[in-house]
Amino acid sequence: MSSANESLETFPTLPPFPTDIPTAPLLRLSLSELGKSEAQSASLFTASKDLGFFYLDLRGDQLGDTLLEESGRLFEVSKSLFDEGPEELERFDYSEQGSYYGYKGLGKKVVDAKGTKDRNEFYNAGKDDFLDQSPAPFAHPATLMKNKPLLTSYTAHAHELLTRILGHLNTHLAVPASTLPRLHDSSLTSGDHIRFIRAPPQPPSDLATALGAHTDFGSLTLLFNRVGGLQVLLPTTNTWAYVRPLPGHAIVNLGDALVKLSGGLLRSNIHRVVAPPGEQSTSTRYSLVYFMRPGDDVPMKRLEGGVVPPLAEGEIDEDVTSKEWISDKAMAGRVGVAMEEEKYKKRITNRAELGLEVGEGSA
Ligand SMILES: O=C(O)CCC(=O)C(=O)O
Ligand SMILES: [Fe+2]
Repeated sequence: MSSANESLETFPTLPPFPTDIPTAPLLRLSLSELGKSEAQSASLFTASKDLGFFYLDLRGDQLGDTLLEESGRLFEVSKSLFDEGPEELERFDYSEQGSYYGYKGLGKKVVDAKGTKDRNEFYNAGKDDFLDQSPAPFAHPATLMKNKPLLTSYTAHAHELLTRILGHLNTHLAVPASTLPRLHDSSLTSGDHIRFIRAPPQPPSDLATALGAHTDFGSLTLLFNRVGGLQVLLPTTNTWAYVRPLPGHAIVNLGDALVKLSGGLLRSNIHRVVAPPGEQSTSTRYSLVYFMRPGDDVPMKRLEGGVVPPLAEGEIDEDVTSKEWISDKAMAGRVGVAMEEEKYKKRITNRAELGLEVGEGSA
């Protein structure tokens, strides 16, 4: 690779991501090409079945460029948000009300079945609060209220981008037109949210997993990384590999809801966050996530038609809505919530539920 290309692939203000560590072979797709090329669309489907993770180059597409610009501003908002400090932010911890929205302080989740505490803090800002359509909105910290127009706009744009991806998946699953986009219509109340994450540098003598091994529970996740630390468990070798952050790109991954709706055809891969590698280990790691989930009342039943494998004779789908299904998984793993082995497994993946092979998840 030429040095000119290399400079396009690093973040100028950050220490470089090492070149000598194993990285995950995510396909690189391009948003502008996706609209024009059937081959790109077919690659999206392949990546969604094989690894459940891909890069999406957002440059050169109007929506993509807007998301890059807005995500850049949200990294600054994230700094100000966490600079408000844990004492202030804890006022917005809604876990005692059984909600995953709001603030989760450092060490308030466990990363394994032994109960080891996490090494990050995060804030979940619900889509419906920021699109002004929540029946009962939560209070949010001053930084988020000050930047509400940006959060509103980003929520709408992230949702629009992920809806485009759902459109491609819908086509390749060959289910009736717009099935997936309709189940995720932005006007439906849902568990969608922006997540701001901050992980402080870890002492070299005491490195631990920042965010434990898990699969995402919803449908699609849009992720902006700058500092490394995200790892995926490669299904081919069952080994962990870093996802190298790339400027101009988002990382997209599929969650358990799409596995469930597609009868196991699509893949939600296990991933985790560890301390940033190499020279990045002294950096504070910020990461920006958008989780898309089906509307709250959507029944979590396998789609019918196209290439979705039909239920076996006599097999019936449980009667559960998206809201019930997701909140069950999302609250498992909070410190103070009993961490039964069964619940832990459920948090890791729903592959077992579907009778599929389950990868190692508790490392
Ligand atoms: O911070 C990251 O890179 C990944 C975060 C993540 O996997 C999550 O919040 O579910
Ligand atoms: Fe995740």
